[in-house]
Amino acid sequence: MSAFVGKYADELIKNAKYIATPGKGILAADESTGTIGKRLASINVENIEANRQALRELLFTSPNALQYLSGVILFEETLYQNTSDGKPFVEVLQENNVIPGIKVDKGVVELAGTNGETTTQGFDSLGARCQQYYKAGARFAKWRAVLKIGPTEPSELSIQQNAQGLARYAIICQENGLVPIVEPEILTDGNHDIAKCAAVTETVLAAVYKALNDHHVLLEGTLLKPNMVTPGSDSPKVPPAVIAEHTVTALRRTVPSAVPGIVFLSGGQSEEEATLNLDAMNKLEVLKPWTLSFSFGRALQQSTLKSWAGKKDNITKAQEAFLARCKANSEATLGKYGGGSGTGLASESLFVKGYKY
Ligand SMILES: O=P(O)(O)OC[C@H]1O[C@](O)(COP(=O)(O)O)[C@@H](O)[C@@H]1O
Repeated sequence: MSAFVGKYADELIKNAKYIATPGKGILAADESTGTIGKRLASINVENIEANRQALRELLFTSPNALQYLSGVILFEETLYQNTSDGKPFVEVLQENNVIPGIKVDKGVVELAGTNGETTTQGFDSLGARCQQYYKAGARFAKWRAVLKIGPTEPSELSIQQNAQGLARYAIICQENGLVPIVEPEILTDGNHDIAKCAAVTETVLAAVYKALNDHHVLLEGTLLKPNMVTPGSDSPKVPPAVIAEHTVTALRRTVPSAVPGIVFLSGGQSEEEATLNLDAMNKLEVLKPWTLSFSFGRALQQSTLKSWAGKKDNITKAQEAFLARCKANSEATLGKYGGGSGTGLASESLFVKGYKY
């Protein structure tokens, strides 16, 4: 059976291609209320709607930063919020040629009988929610599946359940006009080496693309959001060139060239680390049929958050930090990042062991 060709096919292809424009990437500002609470707690700011709105306004109205972005992923609350002047965030983004996106998953639950492996929830009324989000201006969506590396993990059950879930989510999005970002995140927790992460990443991605094909997903109208291939968090670090080599090899072996763009998550890497790794991949001289870009949450926001610290007087300084990260990552999508942008804050590791989002 061939891929899905509904009324949205051309639009899906156009939007996915635009999001994958070299030189641009995605800001993941879709932290759910619980996750944003942890980020705000780190700067002693209360997790109330006014503060969540203030942080998002700071990001979306940051002077000159949006030229480096093609998309912003929003949480449902943010999709319907306005600036303090009453302008919808969606309009602010659209006016700057940034496509609004929406997180549609509802978090993870444990798979019974496994060692803490999970599957992602959110299928209830997913089609109807996608229709509403489309009406509100969203043109792409995100759904995060989480897998882990352990002595017997990821299990076949977890690989299959998460691949099926991502594929089912993807086709529901496409039926309703949203480009699905397919995110199978393999966590960095563990003491495994980079070769183990590479092998698991290949197995997981191969299963994901088999499932997407089985569900008739139009690959040209999708994006992939994977982890970078790295050693486990309890193993010695390796240079960006080694991460680049392993990551690009795993992707070349598994991701069809019909997919326009691969937008990495940052997964607890420091801002500078994530940028240098992306840059190293784009410097590699091998055939890469897709754009390699970013969809960073923490690695785009950490120094901004710290600089802001919830104070109005710090907004300009915080926006400068955000601009520095956006520009650095834009250069990294072109393999033209020289390194060393931003402040010392950009090198702080963001990894938290056994982190639950
Ligand atoms: O549990 P939540 O709230 O969905 O948050 C998960 C976060 O992980 C991401 O998928 C990736 O973020 P990082 O780049 O910080 O790893 C974000 O899009 C999202 O904000």
